[in-house]
Amino acid sequence: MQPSPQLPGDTIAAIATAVAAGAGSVAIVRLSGPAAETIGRRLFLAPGAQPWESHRVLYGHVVDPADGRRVDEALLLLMRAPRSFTREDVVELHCHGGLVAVRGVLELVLAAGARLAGPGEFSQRAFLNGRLDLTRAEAIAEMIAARSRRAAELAMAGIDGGLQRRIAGLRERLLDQLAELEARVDFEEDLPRLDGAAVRTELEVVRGELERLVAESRQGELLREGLRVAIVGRPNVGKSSLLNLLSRRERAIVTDLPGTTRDLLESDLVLDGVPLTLLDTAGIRPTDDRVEQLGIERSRQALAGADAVLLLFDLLAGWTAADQELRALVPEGVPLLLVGNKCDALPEGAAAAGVPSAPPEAPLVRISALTGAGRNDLVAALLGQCGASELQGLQVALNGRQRELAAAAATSLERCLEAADQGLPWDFWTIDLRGAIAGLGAITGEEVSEAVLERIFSRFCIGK
Ligand SMILES: Nc1nc2c(c(=O)[nH]1)N(C=O)[C@@H](CNc1ccc(C(=O)N[C@@H](CCC(=O)O)C(=O)O)cc1)CN2
Ligand SMILES: Nc1nc2c(ncn2[C@@H]2O[C@H](COP(=O)(O)OP(=O)(O)OP(=O)(O)O)[C@@H](O)[C@H]2O)c(=O)[nH]1
Ligand SMILES: [Mg+2]
Repeated sequence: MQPSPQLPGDTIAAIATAVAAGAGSVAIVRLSGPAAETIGRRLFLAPGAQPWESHRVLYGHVVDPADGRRVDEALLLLMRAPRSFTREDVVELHCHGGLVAVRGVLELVLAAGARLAGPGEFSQRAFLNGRLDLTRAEAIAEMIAARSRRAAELAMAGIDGGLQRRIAGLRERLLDQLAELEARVDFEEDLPRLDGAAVRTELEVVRGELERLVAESRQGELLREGLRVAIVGRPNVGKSSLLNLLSRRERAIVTDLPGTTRDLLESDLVLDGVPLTLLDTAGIRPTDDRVEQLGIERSRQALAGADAVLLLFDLLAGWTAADQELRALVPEGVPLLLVGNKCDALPEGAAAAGVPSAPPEAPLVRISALTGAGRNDLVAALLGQCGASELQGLQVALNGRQRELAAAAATSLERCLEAADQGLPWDFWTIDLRGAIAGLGAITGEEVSEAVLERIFSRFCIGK
């Protein structure tokens, strides 16, 4: 079913709970719009004299109005405008969680006059009706997508308005300065002399704050998107053993035969709050085996596309020319860690052959994937290499859209300050100042086009 284009005033409906997993114990069909209550009353039979009051739950059955057949036993929650998530009339049907059952209820709701909601359309209505600003709406989508507790905490701070307040505060300060400047443009002679230095200082401060937000956004990106980390190395060095150690389960097959892993294997995990997709790869070596060749080709692709690389080698064999060749395959600028494995098998105090004490351009950690020795050092070094070790104090973090706008606003302020330095008249300052103000308004949604809104909300899931 394709959602039709948005008509203001129509009533939308969707399954609000997860549909991919198949069966949950309860699933919710959500309706929003002026016909929500009417449709609810047509499809829902509440026994006895239960009153249809806002914010009260009714017990009863969803029935097919065509033949009176009971489709599901359910609860109905009515939230009348404006005390609802969308500020429209909202009805929720809390049904049994089987996908077939809940789809049956949704179909009845659509047949009774509701339209299937597009992705993010409930949140879009909440935004358009002034219940949420854009940063809060985006934080809700982030909460749903969060893959670690730390990511969820950051999203919750956004839902609470942490980012909105920061940005709105900066925008207010710029608006104050703009008002001062514009008054001078219009009524120069009637007003006291403007203190150009004070305006300048204020703009400097705001620009500095924006630049800090832009710099910190990288950390938030790590939390939201996670890292793809490829474990690569020659056959038999212990790559699959390391994947198993970090995943804390027997995810990959481990044997003493070189060439055990033939295909890419992914494992999702969280290390110190950072969501991570770990890739176990086929050991790279020259081979005539057709299947192994294909696997090695995938290893090379994983290496080329990773956010970070763990290059594993065997401490017993030492750092070899073949390891050095693999080192050369790691693309420039990708965080890299050299991981010497099997330290448990190295005789006490023995130095591994050929292992440089301070390998060029990449830190080295020694571990045993067998005993787990060095695991914590490895995690700390990996997160450190990726710039993910300072996440604790993170309160707000711009997403990609917000970062672009903030960076552009900082650049506008920069130009504004240049105009000031050159002693240009006030009205030269105000052009760029207005640009910066508009950019910050676009972050919170105060000044944003319909096309941009459509693009943002279309990335949300259906029913949100
Ligand atoms: N069943 C259910 N659970 C849910 C939601 C929902 O829509 N339905 N939510 C949906 O995201 C989240 C909770 N967020 C919500 C935010 C605001 C309002 C709301 O009705 N706000 C009104 C009235 C507040 C009041 O009565 O004082 C408002 O702010 O005007 C409801 C849920 C998560 N859990
Ligand atoms: N002593 C010792 N043996 C290890 C360690 N890690 C792995 N091994 C052994 O080394 C052998 C190869 O381990 P794997 O994890 O399968 O190695 P791999 O790099 O995935 O190998 P391929 O998939 O063939 O490329 C197995 O016999 C492991 O038990 C370690 O830290 N210490
Ligand atoms: Mg393997």
